[in-house]
Amino acid sequence: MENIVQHLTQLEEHVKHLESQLFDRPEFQNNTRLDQLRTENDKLNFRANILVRRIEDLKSKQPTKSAVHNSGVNKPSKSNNPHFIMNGELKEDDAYSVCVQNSVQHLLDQAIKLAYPNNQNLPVIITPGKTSDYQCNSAMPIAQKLGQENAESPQNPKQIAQTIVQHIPKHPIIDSVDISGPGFINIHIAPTFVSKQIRKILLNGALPPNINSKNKKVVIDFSSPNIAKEMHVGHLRSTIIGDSIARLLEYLGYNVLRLNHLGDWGTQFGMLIAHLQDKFPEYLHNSPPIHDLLTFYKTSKKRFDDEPDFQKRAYQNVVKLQSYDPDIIHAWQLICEVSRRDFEYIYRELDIRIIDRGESFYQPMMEIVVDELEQKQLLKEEEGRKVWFLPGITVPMTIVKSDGGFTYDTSDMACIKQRLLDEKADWIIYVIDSGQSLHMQSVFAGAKLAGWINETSDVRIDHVGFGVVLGEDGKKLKSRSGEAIRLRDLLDEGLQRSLTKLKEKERDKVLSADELSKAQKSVAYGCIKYADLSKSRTAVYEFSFDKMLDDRGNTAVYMLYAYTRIRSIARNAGIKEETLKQKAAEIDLDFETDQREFKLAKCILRYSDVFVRLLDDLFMHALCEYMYQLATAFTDFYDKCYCIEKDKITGETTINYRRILLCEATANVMKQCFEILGIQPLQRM
Ligand SMILES: NC(=[NH2+])NCCC[C@H](N)C(=O)O
Repeated sequence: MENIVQHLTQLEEHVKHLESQLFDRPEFQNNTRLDQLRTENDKLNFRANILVRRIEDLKSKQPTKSAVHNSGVNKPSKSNNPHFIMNGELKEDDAYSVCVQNSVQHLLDQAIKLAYPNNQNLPVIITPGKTSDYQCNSAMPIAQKLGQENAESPQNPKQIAQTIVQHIPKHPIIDSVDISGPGFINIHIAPTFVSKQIRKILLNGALPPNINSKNKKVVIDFSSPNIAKEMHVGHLRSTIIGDSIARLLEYLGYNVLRLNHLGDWGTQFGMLIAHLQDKFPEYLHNSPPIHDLLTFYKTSKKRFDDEPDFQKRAYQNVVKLQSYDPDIIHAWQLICEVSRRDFEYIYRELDIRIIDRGESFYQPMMEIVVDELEQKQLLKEEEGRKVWFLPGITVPMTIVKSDGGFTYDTSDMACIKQRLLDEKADWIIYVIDSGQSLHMQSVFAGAKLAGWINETSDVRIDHVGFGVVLGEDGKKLKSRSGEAIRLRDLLDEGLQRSLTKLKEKERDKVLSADELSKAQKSVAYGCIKYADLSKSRTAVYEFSFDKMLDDRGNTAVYMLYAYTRIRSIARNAGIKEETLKQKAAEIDLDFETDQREFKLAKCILRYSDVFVRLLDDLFMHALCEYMYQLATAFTDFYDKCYCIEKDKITGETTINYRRILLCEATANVMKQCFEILGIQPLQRM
């Protein structure tokens, strides 16, 4: 059996080798059909992975403590996820917000446990209600379960619902409960509780919910472009998604280490330096400017493939680099500098904080890891290479190449070990395109097999995958001349289009030059980020400036205008900020009398639940969806409820402070959402 597997693997390797030779042929270059098929293949592979993991998931109903998963593929269930332990006692705490749905869930959980003390693990199902705020749908499955256990006494769901209701602990969050249909429990939230929470938002801003994030360290690997190569739109997605996740986790109180796993090591530098030695003799003192560097890279790659002598020299350079030869290291540093400066421009513009820690950082650790894996007898010799077969994964990792060099697999193994054992991370997140999911699965499986993650550790590891970026024509995003789009050009185009849009709306006539320039950046970069974050990240992403700059629908422009409009309500009525604060502390915020106000107030309070739910699968589009719902709920309220009324006869105006404050609370929550999305909202635009 083992022989057959080995033989098949060798054949697969051979096929891969032939394929790679085949795809290098000219007829396969720039072949859009091939690109499409590749994308399709990536998608199918991704789906297949989801299905395989789902099957595994169902098979192993027993939850293990360490949760290694592809985010969105194998969602951690809240019960066994250490990151979901809420402030269970529902104590009022002035430093935190309350998650309303989670609190209801907690109360119903208690009720069910009290009602059926002999039956643990009965389901607690809470959803937003149809005729109420929340609905508990547990009575039906409980009836079924109890009926199965005791066939002689069939159970009536309605009666079960009644029993549960009798056991719900008294709590200020719940106003009333009723039962409808076959046994739905309808839960109505108390207006006094809502008022209290809204007051808190007005006085302290949108506080985070209390989750057990204290002293928990998260390492997030995102952006991670390659030195001497262009940073492309895939890296832009990783940058935007990763930054937003990091912002969310920082807000929730985690200790977040943001790392840029730059591709700054390996064969490409051997080639590049060999080529510079021929064509750019001052390479020891100077690096070519970034644009030339990219051309040099392309030419050197070609020479590497075509000229055996050059190839040999390139390999020698790699060996020198990996053994820290001073000249080669110096040339390498110069090259890295130039690339880094180019990346920094993008980070500065997009307001991204990140620490560079590229593959080169792990070189000394790679050697130790290889020794360790050999000692543990995990590696196999194959045609001079040292490979590592992992359970359930057909393609092995190459840990040492036949020339003794290390690979992307080796550096990621050293890297995960460092993050687990040295950084002592509680949670590691990799924001990398879904095309690398097999690689990530191998790395995670490897870390387990090597014993760096054990069954008792509760470290969480996520591969946050995302789909490829396509242009509006459904093909790979390219510039007009057919080249890959440079990120700098993309940002510039965004700036220019956003200015045109603002001028179309004659904003240049009302805003000062400084305000206009701020609005231009906020709209341009806000749109690029929001368009990316508002779609499910695993889907293929179609990049369209026209769509993202639309001011209707779920776009950044719509959201930014909505925010500015809300903030201007109090300002236009001449109400000072101090007055707002004073009123927020003093006046009666009773929303009971007006259902339209009450509805908006409850929508505002949902933000904490949304933030916590994001932790589950790190799909940030749920936040954009919530923002859109909030903006819509606000418009509904504002259309019907006057905040400032003018007496038709006397002409006197009366300010309805309760409503004005509701506007402010909406804006406070929107501001926090913008903050997490990395978008700069404006007071005026
Ligand atoms: N630990 C990692 N492998 N991080 C992601 C690195 C991404 C890689 N530099 C690329 O451009 O594809």
